[in-house]
Amino acid sequence: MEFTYEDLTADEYHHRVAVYQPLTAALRELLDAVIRTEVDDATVHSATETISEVTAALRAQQIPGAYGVRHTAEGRGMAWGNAVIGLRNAIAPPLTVVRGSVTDPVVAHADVELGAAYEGPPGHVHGGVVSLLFDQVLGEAASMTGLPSYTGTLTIRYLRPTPLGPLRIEAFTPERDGRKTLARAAMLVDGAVTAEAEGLFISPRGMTPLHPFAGESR
Ligand SMILES: CCCCCCCCCCCCCC(=O)SCCNC(=O)CCNC(=O)[C@H](O)C(C)(C)COP(=O)(O)OP(=O)(O)OC[C@H]1O[C@@H](n2cnc3c(N)ncnc32)[C@H](O)[C@@H]1OP(=O)(O)O
Repeated sequence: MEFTYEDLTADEYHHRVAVYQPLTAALRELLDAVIRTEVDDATVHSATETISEVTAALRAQQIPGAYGVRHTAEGRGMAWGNAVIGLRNAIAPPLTVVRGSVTDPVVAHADVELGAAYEGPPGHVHGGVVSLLFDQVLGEAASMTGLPSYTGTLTIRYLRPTPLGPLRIEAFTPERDGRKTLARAAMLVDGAVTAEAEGLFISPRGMTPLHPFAGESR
């Protein structure tokens, strides 16, 4: 499992963000529209053909496999295919994790608005999506020293259904012991906790520290 170094200038990095962020945002809109549309069959058939044409145009030049986790010389993370924060991944909720400091009471948090694509129970967030969001925010909180840490265990307590719409996740890391970090988080809607998570995150043996994390993910 390797992180890839990408030798990009800051200008080139920002250029790529400016090119791909709107593409992903447009695709998220499309996902939402497909779930909620009530147009006639002919319009759906025509849209299907148009989408196939767009897909073929984008496939004209592609990398062989997944995007990987890249980072620039300045330590900018480019986990752009990531299932939760991927800048080029439309199935990722548009989540940006804001990292503080390991000594802060809340070491990382994220605000996100989930729409129709994340539904489980009617009008509410799918339990797997709740777990997905927790995993990323806890993992980033645990990795804030610069040593990437992976999920060893993750326990979620679903206290009440989480409605679709805006929500916040707050994570903290009460215990750090060598390669192991205990991380906890809460999911909040209008200030009320709907779910809690606790996980043990472990940095694999021999893992090299990356640029110490600060600021926002992506
Ligand atoms: C700028 C670029 C950005 C980069 C972003 C990066 C951010 C990342 C954010 C990611 C966010 C997304 C998050 C994701 O999606 S991470 C993806 C989901 N998780 C995985 O795929 C992890 C798969 N498992 C492994 O890789 C290994 O098993 C790990 C690394 C976990 C340990 O393998 P390793 O060979 O290193 O372990 P060890 O044998 O030396 O044991 C060491 C200690 O740990 C204890 N132990 C071991 N396993 C477990 C367990 N499962 N539960 C509890 N405890 C466990 C063990 O008893 C021992 O304790 P002690 O005896 O010392 O007390």
